[in-house]
Amino acid sequence: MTAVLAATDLRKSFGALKATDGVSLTLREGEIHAIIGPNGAGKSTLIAQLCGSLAPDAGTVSFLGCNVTAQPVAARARMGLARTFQTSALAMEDTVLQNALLGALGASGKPWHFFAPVARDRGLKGRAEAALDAVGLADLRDVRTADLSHGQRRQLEVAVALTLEPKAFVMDEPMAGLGQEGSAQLTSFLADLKRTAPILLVEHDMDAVFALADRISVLVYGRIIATGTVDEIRRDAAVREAYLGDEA
Ligand SMILES: Nc1ncnc2c1ncn2[C@@H]1O[C@H](COP(=O)(O)OP(=O)(O)OP(=O)(O)O)[C@@H](O)[C@H]1O
Repeated sequence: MTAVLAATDLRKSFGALKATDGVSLTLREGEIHAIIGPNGAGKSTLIAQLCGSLAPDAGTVSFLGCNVTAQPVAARARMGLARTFQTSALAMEDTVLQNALLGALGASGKPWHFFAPVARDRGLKGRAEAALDAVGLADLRDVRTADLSHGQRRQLEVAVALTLEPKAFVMDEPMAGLGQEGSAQLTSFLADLKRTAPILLVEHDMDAVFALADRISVLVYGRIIATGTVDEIRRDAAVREAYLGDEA
């Protein structure tokens, strides 16, 4: 199966510390591939290299069959690599629809000062409304973003990403800060979303990971020590020792 997103032998050091130490992984069409590992294992450093905000010392990143190692974040985003949840980029005082429109505007490549006409641009508006519909926020389109729940804001972030017509999602701890109910809702939402585009998921919430992941890679000290299905990872002796312990 061809990989939508792939890292090959990525390496990144901070001084003597090898934060990424020869990482190779793939994200395939239709899957959720979770990256788990203890604090400081190098998950954020890896994501930053995949998305283009950090240059690797060695190795390559390819997306949709193109070598994008030298491409900046914006170029990868335009190709359809959607990174969500790292820091909220939502405009809190604007409505849900306005945020989705800003996303659609960014995707269109039109200059920002055309925003007023854009609000009347039926093509862009249609795109924004379709994205809100897809995440279940259509009824809340006129609500101020600050008044949404935590989980609804995460869904709105996905809607903004959807206006870019993403070919892959990279998500950094989407469950963080959500209560039990919010996590459960987002879990079922992500289980559907992977049909739109595959998801590389960095997540500490093991219930969510075990419920969602088609494959899991375990990162420890900058190296992937195992990749496999949920059952394979739960049974893996090295993983239990290095990370999961009693959680498996
Ligand atoms: N800019 C930097 N300069 C120096 N060291 C860094 C830098 N960024 C990360 N590190 C170090 O690299 C290692 C990997 O950090 P990283 O944040 O990628 O881990 P992580 O798995 O995402 O951790 P967490 O689960 O706590 O978010 C850590 O030891 C961290 O201190």
